[in-house]
Amino acid sequence: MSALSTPRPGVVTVTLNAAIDQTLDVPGFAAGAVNRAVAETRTAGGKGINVAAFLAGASLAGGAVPVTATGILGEENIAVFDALFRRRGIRDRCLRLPGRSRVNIKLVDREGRSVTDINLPGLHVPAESWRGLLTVVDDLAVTNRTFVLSGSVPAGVPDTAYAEMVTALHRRGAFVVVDASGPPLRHAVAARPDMVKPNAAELAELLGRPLKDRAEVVRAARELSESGIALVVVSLGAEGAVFVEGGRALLAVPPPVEVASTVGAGDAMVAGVVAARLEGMGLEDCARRGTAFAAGTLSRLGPELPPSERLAELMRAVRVEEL
Ligand SMILES: Nc1ncnc2c1ncn2[C@@H]1O[C@H](COP(=O)(O)OP(=O)(O)O)[C@@H](O)[C@H]1O
Ligand SMILES: O=P(O)(O)OC[C@H]1O[C@](O)(COP(=O)(O)O)[C@@H](O)[C@@H]1O
Repeated sequence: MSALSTPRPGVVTVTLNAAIDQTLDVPGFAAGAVNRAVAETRTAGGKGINVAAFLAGASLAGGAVPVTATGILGEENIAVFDALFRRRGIRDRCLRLPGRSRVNIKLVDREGRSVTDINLPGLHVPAESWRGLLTVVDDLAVTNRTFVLSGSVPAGVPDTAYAEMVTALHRRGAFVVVDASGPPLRHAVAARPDMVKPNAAELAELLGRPLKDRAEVVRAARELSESGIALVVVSLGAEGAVFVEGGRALLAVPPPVEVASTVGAGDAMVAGVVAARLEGMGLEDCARRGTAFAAGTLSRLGPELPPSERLAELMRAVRVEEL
């Protein structure tokens, strides 16, 4: 086969706990009071599903990259995922279980500029399904080089799930990204993935100490990077994100944008950085691309990006500072 006809190695995202995001528009939302929603939207979600959707929707130099989604879906409310996969041309290698994928509630208060997430536990995964998924992931590693392991780990799946996958995927020579929290992140970090993207709270939990200010976040990110994780991205909500690689640390601050919902901004950031890496970009452009993807999805509900000209404009408008 000539180099030109060799298929571009693809990206696989793994979502153990997929979700349908139910966004409720609740002006002036107050906990402990009677609230009224003025609008409701349901979109396919779950961290890896979102990353797959953002990547499959992005235009990359050198042509589209094949994107495969695997993980676990409930077969009773599958339509929204099937529709997303079809619309974006995402290859579907998800396992189906009896029952329904969880519906996560996102309360958006545009007046108070707040988003309240209520994430449900999700399906119980039988041991044989979990083992079956490991086989699918291993099989996908024969033809794909980049793996994104994202989101919470449902009941029935061990907290070591991502750590096991990192080890198996490294044996196959894959580049592995982990975006998780709590014990699954702690175990995964011990297996040294190639990239992690905690937010500040997840990083503080991982290191077992509070991170009081940005300087402490940067120090903690450097520590994590020095422990053997090539690229550490710590997202800080509206303040931007810190990118650390090989002793270099950058802060990337998004330009002001209209915010419809912040749900999925972290997943968009992961997708943007992966897209940049697939194009061989260096740290600064990874930071710009990741931040542009994150800023680009804020004005939309669900895993949607603006057109590529707008993304290019956002990329240029990101402020990058050497730390
Ligand atoms: N309110 C906001 N205004 C501008 N940018 C934001 C806002 N919230 C998130 N972002 C962008 O999205 C990125 C990821 O968001 P963050 O909330 O930190 O992730 P996560 O949802 O994973 O906790 C941030 O680093 C930032 O670039
Ligand atoms: O698996 P978890 O940690 O419960 O998170 C699932 C939720 O996170 C999301 O993927 C959004 O994540 P981010 O806002 O961190 O990008 C939602 O689509 C989903 O409801």
